[in-house]
Amino acid sequence: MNDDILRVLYSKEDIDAITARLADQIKADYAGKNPLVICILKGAIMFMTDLVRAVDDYMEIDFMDVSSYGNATESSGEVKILKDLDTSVSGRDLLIVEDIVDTGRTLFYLKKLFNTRNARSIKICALMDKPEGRVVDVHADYVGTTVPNEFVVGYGLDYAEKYRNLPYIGVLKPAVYQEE
Ligand SMILES: O=P(O)(O)OC[C@H]1O[C@H](OP(=O)(O)OP(=O)(O)O)[C@H](O)[C@@H]1O
Ligand code: HPA
Ligand SMILES: [Mg+2]
Repeated sequence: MNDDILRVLYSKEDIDAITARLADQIKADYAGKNPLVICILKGAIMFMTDLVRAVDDYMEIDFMDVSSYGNATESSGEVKILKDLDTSVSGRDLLIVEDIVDTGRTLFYLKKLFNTRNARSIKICALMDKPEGRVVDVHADYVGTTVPNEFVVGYGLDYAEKYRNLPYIGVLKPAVYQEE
C-alpha cells in the first residue's frame, strides 16, 4: 500500500500538531455551549475522533454519511445522504468536521440543509482545504492546513475506498488511478 504513495504530505506527528492547535481554538470558542460535533463519514472519521479527544470540554457527537465522489477522483456534483443524523439540530450549535474541502459541494449542501433544520449556529472545521478545487463558495471556520491541487489519500481519505487506514496523508501516484 505504501508503494502507491508518491510523497508524504503530513506525517502522523504533523497531523497531531495541527489537531492540537485546532482543538485549543475550538475549546476556547465553544466554552459553555455543549456543541453538537458532526462527523461527515467516511473521510472525517480519523480526524474527528482525534479532534474531540483533544478538546477537554463538554460536547456531543453524531455522524452523517454523505457521498459525492463514488469511485472517481472527481466530484459527481450530486451529494447523496447515505445516513442521516440521529440527533435533532434545531437550536443547536453545530460544528461540522470534515477531512477536506475541495469543490465545496459537500459542505455547501450540508450548511443549507442544517440551516433549514434551524440550527442555532453552524461552523466548519476542516483538516485540509484545497482552495484551487473550489467550484461553489464555501469556507471553513477552522482550517488545519492548505493543500495543493492534487488527489490526497490517507488518514480517512480514500481512492476507491482504499488507503483510508494509512496513518499519514500523501499524494497518490497518478499511475494508480490512470491504470483503471
Ligand atoms: O468539497 P467536495 O468536492 O465536496 O469534497 C470533499 C468531500 O469529498 C470527500 O468525501 P466523499 O464524498 O468522497 O465520501 P467519503 O468521505 O465517504 O470518502 C471528502 O471526505 C469530503 O467529504
Ligand atoms: N482525496 C480524497 N478524497 C477527496 C479529495 C482528495 O483529494 N477531494 C475530495 N475528496
Ligand atoms: Mg467525505
